[in-house]
Amino acid sequence: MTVPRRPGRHYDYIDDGPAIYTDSFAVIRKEAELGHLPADAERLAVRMIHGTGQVDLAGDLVVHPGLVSAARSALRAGAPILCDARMVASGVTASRLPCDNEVLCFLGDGRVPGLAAEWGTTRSAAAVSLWEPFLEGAVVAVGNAPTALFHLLEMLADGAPRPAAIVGCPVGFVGAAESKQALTEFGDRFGADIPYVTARGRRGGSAMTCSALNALAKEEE
Ligand SMILES: C/C1=C2N=C(/C=C3N=C(/C(C)=C4\N[C@@](C)([C@@H]5N=C1[C@](C)(CCC(=O)O)[C@H]5CC(=O)O)[C@@](C)(CC(=O)O)[C@@H]4CCC(=O)O)[C@@](C)(CC(=O)O)[C@@H]\3CCC(=O)O)C(C)(C)[C@@H]/2CCC(=O)O
Repeated sequence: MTVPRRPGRHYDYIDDGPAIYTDSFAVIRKEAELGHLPADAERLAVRMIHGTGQVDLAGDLVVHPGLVSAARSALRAGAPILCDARMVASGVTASRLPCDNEVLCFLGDGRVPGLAAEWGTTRSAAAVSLWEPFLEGAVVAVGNAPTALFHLLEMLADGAPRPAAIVGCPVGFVGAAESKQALTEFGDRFGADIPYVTARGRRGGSAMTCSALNALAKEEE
C-alpha cells in the first residue's frame, strides 16, 4: 500500500477544523441580521447560514416560535428524523443526536417507483407516503424536493399523524417557493399548529437542511 504523501505548504490558510467553525460563526454573527427570529433560534440560523455561505439568507428565514423547543424535545425523546433525500439523511451528524435517533429516507424503497407511476407523481412525493407509520411526533426534513413538501402537507391536511416539527427547505425554481409558502400558511388554512422552519423563495437544499437538523440535534455549537 502506498504511503500518503503530505504536500509542501504553498498557501497560507487555516486548517484547524474547530477553529474554522469558530471563525465562521463569529463572521456570521457580525454580519447577519437575526433580530426578527425567536431568541432560541439564533444558533439554528447561524448554522443554516454557515451551511450555505449566504449571510442574507437570514432575511428569508421563517422560524415558528415553538420550533426549536419542539424539535429538541422530540429528539431527546428518541423521535426519528424523516428525510426526503438521501443527501439530507447522510448529512446528519450522528454524534450530535441525543438518542441515537433513527434517520430514515424511503426514496430507495422498492415500493416507491410503482407508487409514483400509479399516482403520476415524483418518487420523492411517493416516498413521503411511506413516512405515515413513523410520522407521529417525528422531526421531518424536506431539503430537496418541493413535491415532497406539498405531498406531506396534503397528507397532514387529510389527517395523517402530526410530526413534532418540520424543517421545510426544498430548493429550486419550480414549486420550491410555493411549497414553502404553503408550509407557512398551513396552520391558518387547516387549523394545525405544527412548528416549522423554512426559507422563503428559491433557496434551500440538502446542505441547508442538514445544517438545520444538526443545530436542532444539539444545543451547543
Ligand atoms: C425536480 C428535481 C429537482 N432536483 C433538484 C436538485 C438536486 N437534486 C439532486 C439529486 C441527486 C436528486 N434529486 C431527486 C430528488 C430528483 N430531483 C428532482 C425530481 C425529478 C423531482 C423532485 C421534485 O420536483 O419535487 C427528483 C426525482 C423524483 O422523482 O422525486 C433525486 C431522487 C433524483 C435521482 O437521483 O433519482 C436525487 C436525490 C438523491 C438523494 O436521495 O439524495 C441534485 C444533487 C442534482 C445535481 O445537482 O446533480 C440537486 C441537489 C440539491 C440539494 O441541495 O438537495 C431541484 C433543484 C430541487 C429540482 C426541483 C426544482 C427545480 O428544478 O426547479
